[in-house]
Amino acid sequence: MSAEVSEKVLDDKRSLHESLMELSIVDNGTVGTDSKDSSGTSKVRDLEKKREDYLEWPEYFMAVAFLAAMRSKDPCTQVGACITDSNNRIVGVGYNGMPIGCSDEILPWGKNSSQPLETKYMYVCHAEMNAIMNKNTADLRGCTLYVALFPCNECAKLIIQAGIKQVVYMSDKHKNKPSTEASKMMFSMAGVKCQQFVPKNSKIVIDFEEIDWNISI
Ligand SMILES: Nc1ccn([C@H]2C[C@H](O)[C@@H](COP(=O)(O)O)O2)c(=O)n1
Ligand SMILES: [Zn+2]
Repeated sequence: MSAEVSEKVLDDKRSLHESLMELSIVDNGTVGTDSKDSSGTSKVRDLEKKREDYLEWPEYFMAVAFLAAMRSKDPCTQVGACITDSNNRIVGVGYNGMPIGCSDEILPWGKNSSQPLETKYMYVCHAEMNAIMNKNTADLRGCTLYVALFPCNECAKLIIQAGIKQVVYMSDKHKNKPSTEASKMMFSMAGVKCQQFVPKNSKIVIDFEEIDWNISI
């Protein structure tokens, strides 16, 4: 199987968040004295002391981006983005989807038609664009954008024009595409710092069934 074909199969079979970062939810022991770590080993938590295994800011923001991606209706690639300010406040979140008022039941989600108008590429708004458009603050100057996939050249222009100064991305899987090269060139000229995210947790899990809400404080 050629690299191109195997990549397509991978694209089709696994969603981006499944292949890059598993986001589910688990009882990590916050409410009990006995809990299990990721290897299943039982550990006892000291309820008199501050937790040490809380999510650090970058982990939290990237997890928010991946959670947002779960809203995407793109059957192949779900991407989320989260923008934060210098006070670690979330000021914008977005995921890839069709423009407001343009039915995602009618517009195409395929990517292989010989007719460009019958592919999603003509219509879909990228996660970064939506995060910028959804901003809940006056401007995004000096902000950081967390995103699953390295931004394309069109989003790079928006990121630069919005005044975002840092991009933290998970995957650079399209690094050989001209669009990625153009993004990198523009980011470098505009002084936007790009940093690949190295996860500290291989899993961030939320398991609603496992959470014991009957804690007495
Ligand atoms: N940085 C990115 C890269 C891609 N997207 C979106 C655009 C499409 O909906 C999908 C890519 O589709 P594929 O060619 O993998 O079938 O991901 C984005 O929002 N941000
Ligand atoms: Zn883009």
